[in-house]
Formats: sequence, structure tokens, C-alpha cells
Amino acid sequence: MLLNKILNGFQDEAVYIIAEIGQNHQGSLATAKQMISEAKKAGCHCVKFQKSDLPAKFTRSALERKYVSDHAWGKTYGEHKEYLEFSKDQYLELQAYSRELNVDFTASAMDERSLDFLLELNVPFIKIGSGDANNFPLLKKAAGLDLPLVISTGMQTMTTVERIVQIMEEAGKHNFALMHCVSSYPTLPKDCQLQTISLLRQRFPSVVIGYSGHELGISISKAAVLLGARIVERHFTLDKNQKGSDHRCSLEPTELRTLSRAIGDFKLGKKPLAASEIIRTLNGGNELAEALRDVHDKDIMLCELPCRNKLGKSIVATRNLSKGHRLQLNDLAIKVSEPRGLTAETYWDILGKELTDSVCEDEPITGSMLIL
Ligand SMILES: CC(=O)N[C@H](C=O)[C@@H](O)[C@H](O)[C@H](O)COP(=O)(O)O
Ligand SMILES: C=C(OP(=O)(O)O)C(=O)O
Repeated sequence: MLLNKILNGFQDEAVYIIAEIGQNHQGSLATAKQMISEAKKAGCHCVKFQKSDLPAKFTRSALERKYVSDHAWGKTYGEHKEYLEFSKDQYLELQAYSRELNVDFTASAMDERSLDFLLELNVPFIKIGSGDANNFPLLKKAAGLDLPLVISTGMQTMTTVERIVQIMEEAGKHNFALMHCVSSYPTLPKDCQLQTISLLRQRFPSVVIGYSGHELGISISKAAVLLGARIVERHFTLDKNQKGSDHRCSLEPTELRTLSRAIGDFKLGKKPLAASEIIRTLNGGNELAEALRDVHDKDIMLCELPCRNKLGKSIVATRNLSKGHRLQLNDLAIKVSEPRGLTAETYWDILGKELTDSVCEDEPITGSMLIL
């Protein structure tokens, strides 16, 4: 697999291209297969899905909340997500089909049970999406595997990214990559913050840096490669005008083919190009210049707040806990919760803290419930 060669430092000039089918298959196995075939024809190395175990990823109230949107596939968020989930047999069929077409097949593990599911499937690598980049227990479990990891960093601060790398280092894990990502759909050029790629390369010189983009078009993704991204992930669709939250910021087959050919034509070496050279090389205008503006730090962006509020993970109780109880590891789970609680990255920091209030199973733990 090309990804292994890149992660092992054997292929400075190669870029691994992932077609993120995600949930753009509309819940249809036939459409998913057609998408796999089109992604392969477009020159992608990998087709990727999103795997969630709904009660493991979401609290009951998050699943029961009404989902009022033109993009909803059910009345509640749970019904919507259920409609878009494939079964194990369907995953096996999609995996067999991808094998026939000689394209790598994997999914993001959106909770620990989904990680186990993907391990049973024997996928070649695991993607951890931005929603789980601060889910340290999931990262720790994934870091203990031999499999390569591709970890997105949307909706996260540099401090959280440093902790991700620390978790990998503590597990002795070397075969992982960090993806620059801005979790807004579509991301405006001014919000793309491509120079975060340079920042991540400087801060973590031994880690392969990639780009998971949600912007419109392909120029910004090309620029990401010229800046040093060696994995590129883009959402893929057969038609951008379909129902579904991600279609608009996805690439259709022709665009994906144009992007993969352009990447293949670049003469890449170890040294990235400067912003001005990139703009010249790509004949870019204002939008590319905006995407390439200097970046001095990595923080959660305003444009990411809607996604963070919808899919950011919180700490919830695994069982009923009484006032005065001191929190232990097995009291806590990390889920998308409605309403939200303490953010996932505080998981290890609140161990041993005393509850000032009782909390019910599957409900969020908030800062005001703790004696800090
Ligand atoms: C952060 C994250 O997981 N983002 C994913 C990857 O980019 C997205 O595909 C979401 O699953 C999608 O946008 C959710 O849409 P809805 O809420 O309509 O199912
Ligand atoms: C959420 C995902 O990706 P990203 O954060 O890279 O958009 C994913 O791969 O499921």
C-alpha cells in the first residue's frame, strides 16, 4: 500500500489520495459501489466510508433530537444516521468489490466499537476524523495497533494536536499521519488556513502531514500538496446537487480525476514551495492567496463552531452517579451529547474529581458538577 511507503519515508514525491465517500452514498449499496468504481477510475488510491455504532457514538438524547434539515434522512438525528449506516454484510460486500478493483478500502472509526468493527474487517489503515481528534481514549486504543492511522485535526487547538502526538509517542507509534482540516462545509478560502500544513510540518518534523479539505473546487487541495501535504482526502459525490450535508463541498468524478492527474504531474521533492511560487505555479488569484495567508497558531475557528456544536464529543456518565462520588475511568464515556458537556480532551484531567451533583447514565458531565 502506497500509504505505508509514505509513512515509512520511502516516497517523498508520492501523494496518497483518499476519496471520502462518507455518507454521500445516500444509504444505497448500489450507489456506494458505483462511487467506488468512479473513484478508482478518477485515480484515487483509497475509498473511505464513515463507520459509527450509534449508541456508542451518540447519547440517547442526541439520537432522539429532531433533525430539521433539507439534508435529513429521518425525523430524528438517530433515524437520519441509521438510514446512512451500512451493516457488516454490506461492508464486506463493499470491501470485496474494492479488492476486485484494486483500490484500498477503509472507514473512519467514529467510536471504540466501530474501531473493533473495522479491525475485524481487516482494513489497511484506520482514519480518525476530526470529531474524535480529542477522543484520547480512542486514540490511545488505536495507537496500540500495528495498523497505520490517519488523524484529522479539524476543530482542535495546537495543544490538542500536541497531546495527540504525545499519545502516539507514548505508545511507540510511528506509522501515523496528521491531516490539516477545517471542519466547515464548505470551507471558504479565507478559512482554509493552508499554512497550518507548514506549521504542523515544522512542529512535528518526523510526522507525515496531509490535508482533508472541505472547500469548493480543487485549486486549494493542489496548493496543499505543493505546501507539503502527502495525503489528500476529499469528499466524493456523483452529483453535488443531491440531498445530503456533504455533497456541495465534494468533488464530482471529473474534478477528482483532474485533481489526481494534476497531483501526479507535480515534481515534488522534500522541500515545499513558498506561497508566492504556489500562486504562480497554479495561476491562482485572490482566493488562493487568502487560503495561503500566514498562520501563526492553530485554534478552533469560528466557522467550525456549527460542526463542533453538532458533532463535537463530550464526557458523559456510563452509569448513574451520586453527588459526592469521585470520578473513575469506568464512570466515563465520550460521546456526541445533547446538551453538550465537558469537552472530550478533559477526560483524563477530571479523574478523581468529586461530583457536586448526581448525574444519570448517558448524560453529560459539566464543569459546574465538579469540585475542581
Ligand atoms: C466532523 C465530521 O464527522 N465530519 C464528517 C466528515 O467530513 C462529515 O461527513 C459529517 O459526517 C457530515 O457532515 C454530517 O452531516 P449530517 O449531520 O447531515 O449527517
Ligand atoms: C470526519 C472525518 O474526516 P475529517 O475530519 O477529515 O473531515 C472522517 O473521516 O470521518
